[in-house]
Parts: sequence; structure tokens; C-alpha cells
Amino acid sequence: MSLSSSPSPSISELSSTSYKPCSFNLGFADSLCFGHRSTVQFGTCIPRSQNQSFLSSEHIKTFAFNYYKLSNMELGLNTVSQVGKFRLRDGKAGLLSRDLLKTSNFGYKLGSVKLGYEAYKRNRDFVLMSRSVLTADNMVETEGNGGVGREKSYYDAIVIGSGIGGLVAATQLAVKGARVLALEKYVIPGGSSGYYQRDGYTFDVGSSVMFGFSDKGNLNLITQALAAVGREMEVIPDPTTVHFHLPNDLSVRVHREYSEFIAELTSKFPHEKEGILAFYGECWKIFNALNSLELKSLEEPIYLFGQFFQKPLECLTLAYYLPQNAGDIARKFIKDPQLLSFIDAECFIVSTVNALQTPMINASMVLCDRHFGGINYPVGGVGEIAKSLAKGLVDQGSEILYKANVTSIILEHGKAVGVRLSDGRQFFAKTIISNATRWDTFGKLLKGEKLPKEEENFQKAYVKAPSFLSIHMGVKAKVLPPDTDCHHFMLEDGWTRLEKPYGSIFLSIPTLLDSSLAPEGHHILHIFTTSSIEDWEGLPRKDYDAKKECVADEIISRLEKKLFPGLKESIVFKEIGTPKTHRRYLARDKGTYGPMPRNTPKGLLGMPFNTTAIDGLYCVGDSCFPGQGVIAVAFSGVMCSHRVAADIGLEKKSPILDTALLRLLGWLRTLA
Ligand SMILES: NC(=O)c1ccc[n+]([C@@H]2O[C@H](COP(=O)([O-])OP(=O)(O)OC[C@H]3O[C@@H](n4cnc5c(N)ncnc54)[C@H](O)[C@@H]3O)[C@@H](O)[C@H]2O)c1
Ligand SMILES: CC(C)=CCC/C(C)=C/C=C/C(C)=C/C=C/C(C)=C/C=C/C=C(C)/C=C/C=C(C)/C=C/C=C(\C)CCC=C(C)C
Repeated sequence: MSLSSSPSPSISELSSTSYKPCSFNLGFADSLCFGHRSTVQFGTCIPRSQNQSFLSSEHIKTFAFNYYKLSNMELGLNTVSQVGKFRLRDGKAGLLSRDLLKTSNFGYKLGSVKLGYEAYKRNRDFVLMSRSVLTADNMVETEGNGGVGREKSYYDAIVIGSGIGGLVAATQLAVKGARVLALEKYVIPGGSSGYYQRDGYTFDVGSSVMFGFSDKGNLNLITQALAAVGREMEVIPDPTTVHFHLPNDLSVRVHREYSEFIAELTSKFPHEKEGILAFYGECWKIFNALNSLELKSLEEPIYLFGQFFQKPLECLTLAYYLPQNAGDIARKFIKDPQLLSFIDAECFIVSTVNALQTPMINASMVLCDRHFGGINYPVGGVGEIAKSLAKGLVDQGSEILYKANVTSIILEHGKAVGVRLSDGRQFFAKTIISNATRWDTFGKLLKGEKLPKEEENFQKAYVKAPSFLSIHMGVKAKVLPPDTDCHHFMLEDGWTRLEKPYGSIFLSIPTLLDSSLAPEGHHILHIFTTSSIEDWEGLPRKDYDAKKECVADEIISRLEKKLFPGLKESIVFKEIGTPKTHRRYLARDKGTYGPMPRNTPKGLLGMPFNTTAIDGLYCVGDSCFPGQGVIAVAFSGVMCSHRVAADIGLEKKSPILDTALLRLLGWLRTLA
């Protein structure tokens, strides 16, 4: 069964997840090129409710003793017993026992080609691993193998979570030669950059605005991450990054062409022309400095000092702006309060806070990349990016398991050595990388451990940004006026509502770029607005559902009034997700969008990098430098993989310099 043919879960389905994969693929990885994507199809999985998703012995029997002869290679697979969604269990009737396994013959290797499954027995325990559990097409239905026990860490790195941050860290490490296991709680990869399908629509779960996805420069980190694993995606250029609809009928289109955007903005604020050019000019200074560097871990001294040596001016420019915020710099050049509020809105859409709280480096990155490489939309939807990265990971000989809910990180003598899943499985590795938020990592996965000082400091400096109320709709195409832009940001009533819950409305219409995402004659409207989980907790189901409808109706009415008359009449499909939905499906504490500064930050100075106070444990994603955003978490993935690779001997490292730099960075963070 492929993703496209399988019913994908509803983002608003709060009832229990009842995926019932109807068949398994025992397929070898695509990269083995045996022409076997699904080598053995067998049996039907027993649904979770009945027996924890294990296979019965009947099912096992049906696929034992298969024998393959592929042209000149005899693979002779005997008893490929442990595949998919079941694990070893002693003494449980109907489940694969160790005795059965002992008779099995695993671990084929032909030249450099590994044949899918390796199992080895040491003392009392087995370690059983699949080499390439998934192809992206069968990802929904495969849960992966269970390894029990261990004598030694088999993997170089385990990545908890397959958001873009986790996937980039995993793929970059795999490319460097590491054996990586990514464990994803959900049924597909991508986290907030995933997708779901309903009634012929393919919806992006989160972002439809892709920065860092061009073919130019050094900052196209998404393109580079895909290229690293041999993937390239067809993209559609977006002519307008966003169309702002702001108080006092201020309407500004951010055109792809920088000169057109500046012309439009100065036409609204002619008296501020110099200020506008000066502020955005500062942004370009930073962007150009960033774009000239090779981006790797700022926590790795050999690289960092090397960059300072090769590009001293650019590095000093970045060091100068690192502790600064966009709002302060805007105020140096701009006086008009309405224009300053516009800069707030520019920052808010990428940081969920105003310009005075938005690090200048982050603001520069997005305010320039949209004109430099431009915003490009992947054909097939944003979810294709994560699918491609996941496929790329498997192609590199690493693995990704779905429905693998990590409940704790295993520590040994204070070092992170493995993870435990909700179904009891344990996996071990030299390093553990968490793509869960820092709040989830330290609050849940390391529950019971004392919160390290560094994390206490992080939680003092940063709070969880609110979550979102999201509405995914299918509408009749004729409701959209000609020349409608793809992305809109709307704040009608007054600037003070910018950061308030439900104050401003984000709207994406990706079908204006890729019409294949909706049935003919229809468009997707993906609407979201900030909302806190506290608003949705403790309600009886009936009230919760009624409240969803009521809040969504108000948001839709506002859009109808301002942008699309007749909108309500044109709706043919609607699904509403609340912060609870985001918490459930994205496994993010309170469904948070990411960290935001508690007060006015010192730019990016206080943001932690990837190492943590726990030996062997790293974090990746938006609660790491440089913060929220798909491109930002991709950078955090690049940094993380470099630091981990150095620590496991795949890249150069100097322990003395490491200690000195990590201390210096720790000290700098305390100044923030
Ligand atoms: N531009 C937009 O509109 C938009 C929208 C949504 C998200 N985003 C960005 O994406 C960023 C998030 O990316 P990210 O990579 O940091 O994280 P993510 O939240 O997208 O992905 C984390 C993944 O980890 C998985 N996970 C969490 N805990 C787990 C556990 N215990 N066991 C197994 N799996 C677990 C989740 O299921 C999820 O797939 C956000 O900061 C946001 O800026 C942007
Ligand atoms: C180390 C020390 C201390 C010093 C040294 C100096 C240096 C060398 C430095 C360096 C630095 C660096 C490299 C940095 C980097 C950075 C980066 C890359 C950053 C990035 C960022 C990004 C971001 C933030 C992004 C974001 C985005 C977002 C969030 C987006 C969003 C979107 C949305 C929401 C959409 C909208 C929609 C509508 C409107 C509809």
C-alpha cells in the first residue's frame, strides 16, 4: 500500500489512532536495486487493539523459507523472520520466540551490498536490526523491527523525531558514513512539515512558505540537504512571498523582485524612503555575510576558527549583529510608527514576536532570502520534502521507523546511551539526538533527572510560543478573484492585536501554485492563527467541538469580509485543528510553535546550540540556535550533524579547543 492510496489521518481526528495496515512489505531498500520493492507480501497485521500490533505465528509461517535467485546472485534467504511490526517476545503464544530466531539464518552481505536484515546473538539477548526498513511508499504501514537487549551500541546515532531538523541531522550524518536510526512517533515523516490527504486534497500540515529552497548561494539549506542524499525536487517559484493586509487599509505585497518590493513599500511611505533602504540594506549586509560562509557547527572550533581566518570581515559582521534585534536597528533608521509596525508584522510572521524581540540575524535571513533565492513551492506539496529526505536516509543505508514513540532516554553513568519506546523496545547508540523540543526532551524523555543548569537558563530566557488554530478547507475555485496571491497575512482592526491570540490571520493557498493538490475546480485554503492550549483544555467533547466550529466561523467571516466575499458558500471541505491537535500529532509540549523570548533577548546570544549538559545527548530543531522556522531547523540539523560527527570520529576535532570553545559559548549565553 502506498501513502497516496492509504487513508491518512485527519489532523482533527482526536479519537484513537486506528491505523490498520493491511499488508506488510518486507522490501529491501531501493538502493539495493534488486528490483524488489516489496519482496514478500504477507499476512494481515493484527490491529493494535487486539494484540499490540504483533504478528501471529500464522503470518510468520507464511513467509518463512523464501528463496530468491536474482540472475547471478543467489540470496538464499532463510527464515527472514523479524520484519515489520512485531518484536521478540519469549513465551507468548503466537509471537515469534527466541527459539525460532535461533534457527534463523540472517545477515547476508554480498560485496558491499547488505541484504536487508542482520541479526546476531550474544549471550542471552538478541540484537535484531533491519538495514533498510522502509521505502517512502510503504512508510505508513511499516512499524519496523524490534531489537531487544544489547551488548554494544550498534548505531552511531539515534535521532528521536523526524521533523525537518531531525531528518537533516540524520541524513547529513548518514552521508558522513554514520549508521543512523531515526525514530518517529507518527506514521509519516516531517512533523510540522508533514502533510495529510482528504477527499482528493493534499494539505500541508504547517508551513507552505519555504525559505532556503532555491538553487542559489550557500543558504539554500533545504536544497542542499536533499542534494546530499541525491534528491532534487521540482519547485514552483512563488511570485509574491506574502500579501499583507494591515490596519488603516495598508496593503503591501512582498514581491519576489527586491526592487519591486522596495518600490511598493516606499510608495506607501515616501517620506521614509531613506530609512527603508537603510534598514533593508543592513539586512543585506548580514545576509551576504551569512551567504559567504560554509555553514557548519558553531560549536566546533576547528571549523569556526577556520571561517574567521578565511572570512574575517564577514565573521566579525555576524559576531557584531549576533546580540542585536531587528526592532532596535529599524528604529535607527525609521521614525514613522506605522512603518515600524509594518516591520513588526514582517518579523512576527517568522518569529511570533515583534521586531524588538526578533534577532537581527534571523530577520535578515528571511527578509533577504525571499528576494535572493526566492520562495519556491515543492511540486506535490511540502510533505514531499520530508518524504524525499526519509528516502534519502534509507538509501544511505540508515533507517527510519514509524510509530516508534520514544518515552525515555536511557542514561548510563550520566551518559545518554539509548532510548526506550512506549512498546518496550530499546535501541542503543553512541549518541542520541532529540528532535523533540527541549521542554519535551528534558521534561518528558528525561523525567526524574535533575534539570541541568543550562536548561534551567534556557527556560528562564525562553518560553513556549503559543500554538495555532488551523483550518484546512477545500473551496470552489471561483470564489478567488483573479490574481489572488498565494500567501496572505491579515490584521484588520488595529496594531495592538498583532500578537494577541486570534489577532492576526495567516492564509496560504498552495493550489495557486500547484493545482494538483486539489480536485479540479477547487482550491485549498490553509488558514491559521495563534491560539493557546489553555483555551481548549478541560472542555467536554461536545463543547470542544462546538467551540472549534464557533472560533473557525469567526475567522472565516473575517476573511470573507476583507478578502473573499462568498467564501462561506464556497466551502466544500473543512477540518479544524486546535492546539490540542498539534500537541497530539506533533508531540510538542502544549502544541507550541517553538520557543520565544520571555523578555527582550540579546539577539541570538542566549539560544543554545546542539550539545547539552548530558554527555552523548544532543538537541536539534527549533529550540536550538537559531530557532523557529523550517530553514532554521535545517541549519540546526547541519550544525548538529557536524558536532556529532566530530564527537564520534567522523570529522576532525580537537578536545582541548572543544572544551575552551564550549566554555566560552556557555559563558556568552549567560550574558543574554
Ligand atoms: N512556516 C510555517 O508555517 C511553519 C509551520 C509549521 C512548522 N514550521 C516550523 O517547523 C519547525 C519545527 O521543526 P522541527 O524539526 O524542530 O520539529 P517538528 O516538530 O516539525 O518535528 C518533530 C518530530 O519529532 C517527532 N517526535 C517528537 N517527540 C517524539 C518522541 N518522543 N518519539 C518519537 N518521535 C517524536 C514528532 O512526531 C515530529 O514528527 C517549527 O519551529 C516551525 O518554525 C513552520
Ligand atoms: C559563535 C560566535 C559566538 C560568534 C561567531 C560569529 C559567527 C561566525 C556567527 C555565525 C552565525 C551564523 C552562521 C548564523 C546563521 C543563522 C541562520 C542560518 C539563521 C536562519 C534563520 C531562519 C529563520 C529564523 C527562519 C524562520 C522562518 C519562519 C519561521 C517562517 C515562517 C513562515 C510562516 C509562518 C509562513 C507565513 C505564512 C503566511 C504569511 C501565510
